[in-house]
Amino acid sequence: MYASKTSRLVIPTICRLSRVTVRATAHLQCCGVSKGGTRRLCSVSLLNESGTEDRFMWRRTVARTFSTRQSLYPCPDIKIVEVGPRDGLQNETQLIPVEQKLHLIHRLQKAGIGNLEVGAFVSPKWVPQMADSDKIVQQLGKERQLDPSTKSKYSVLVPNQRGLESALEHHQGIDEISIFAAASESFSQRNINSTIQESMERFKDVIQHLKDFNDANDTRSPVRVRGYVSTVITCPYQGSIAPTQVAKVVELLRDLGCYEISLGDTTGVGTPGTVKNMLQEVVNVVPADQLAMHFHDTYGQALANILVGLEQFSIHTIDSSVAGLGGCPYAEGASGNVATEDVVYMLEGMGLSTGINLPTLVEAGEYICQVLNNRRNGSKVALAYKGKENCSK
Ligand SMILES: CC(C)(COP(=O)([O-])OP(=O)([O-])OC[C@H]1O[C@@H](n2cnc3c(N)ncnc32)[C@H](O)[C@@H]1OP(=O)([O-])[O-])[C@@H](O)C(=O)NCCC(=O)NCCSC(=O)C[C@@](C)(O)CC(=O)[O-]
Repeated sequence: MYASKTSRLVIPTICRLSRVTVRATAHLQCCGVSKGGTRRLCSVSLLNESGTEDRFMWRRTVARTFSTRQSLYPCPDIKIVEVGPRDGLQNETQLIPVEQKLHLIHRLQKAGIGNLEVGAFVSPKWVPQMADSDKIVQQLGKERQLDPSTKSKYSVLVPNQRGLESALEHHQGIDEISIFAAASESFSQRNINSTIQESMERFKDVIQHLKDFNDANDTRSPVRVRGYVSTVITCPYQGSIAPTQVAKVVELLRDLGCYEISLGDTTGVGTPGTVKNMLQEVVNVVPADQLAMHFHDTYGQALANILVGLEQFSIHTIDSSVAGLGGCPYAEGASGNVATEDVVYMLEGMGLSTGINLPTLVEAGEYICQVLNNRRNGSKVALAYKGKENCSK
């Protein structure tokens, strides 16, 4: 019943707006329920004017409230990775108590954020703010045991074997680990005290150890490995980075087995032009559906850069930070990540559903800004919301 209703409503609109012809054998299929039962995807194959096949996908919930603009973007299955609790807070001098970090995470979950980077198992001497990551994941693990229907996915940064061992002590609260490399030798040295090559050797051991852990714990879903490449545009110590060098490091992480590689414009200096040049090289080595965009917003270009990745390269995974918090201790002067509120506003405005409730997200951002001594909110959308609220009082 659902399929025929969707056919009736959706297919003619897709065809009209995208000027495609439905093939005689065009089919509508419900791809069914994925493991967590949350990602009900529908897809339809249509033949376009040049005779090739376009596949359109949408979430079941989106199809119900189908907006005509949705159909202009094939496969709009957007994933937002909220990095606020880690990247957002790692550079703060004021130590945030565990309870407040957990409160932030809960508020983000309430807003509908499904993927959260919640901590880092790095040296507390280097990044003291992340020293309580064990307590965070321990608590999240307990909460999940009490309520197994919790759908959120939690990830943490792991730089070496020691970090992995500590993280796995609380594996109930961890779905993936992120290893982090850089395209620049100087940044790699400053950030993780190793050359790029040495870091890959470390990561190889980390991944082997994780594989052994996963094999020994076949009753739980395997902990996955995500990879980061920092300084994909410019290095604070070395200057511009060649796109071919970025692609080389992306390839190394791919070969190690990362299921997704996040491209960090650490200093936030990228523009649509430099980002396009970089992505053109990177998509030659890793397909777009295994890439993520992790753009800082120092020069206010992050949304424009995301749009380039989304529209020109079909990269659908976006890292962002509530209230635009963040920065790297080894990239002085760089501002926070692109604000999650701004990303959600842009995507929803393009007819791409994120499943995130913007007003609740804005409240989460306001909360953490208050915790940080009434820090000015780095999200333009949050400021606009608050401005409107004040006017109507
Ligand atoms: C990588 C290391 C550990 C190497 O650090 P190292 O100094 O080479 O390591 P070491 O083996 O010589 O150990 C030094 C001390 O750290 C301890 N140690 C060693 N490892 C651990 C561990 N896992 N957990 C806890 N403690 C650890 C170790 O036990 C020792 O303690 P000591 O004997 O002096 O008392 C260090 O350089 C480090 O922790 N760096 C932190 C880097 C970091 O967190 N950077 C920020 C995140 S990356 C980022 O923000 C960019 C990103 C991802 O967002 C993307 C983008 O925007 O570009």
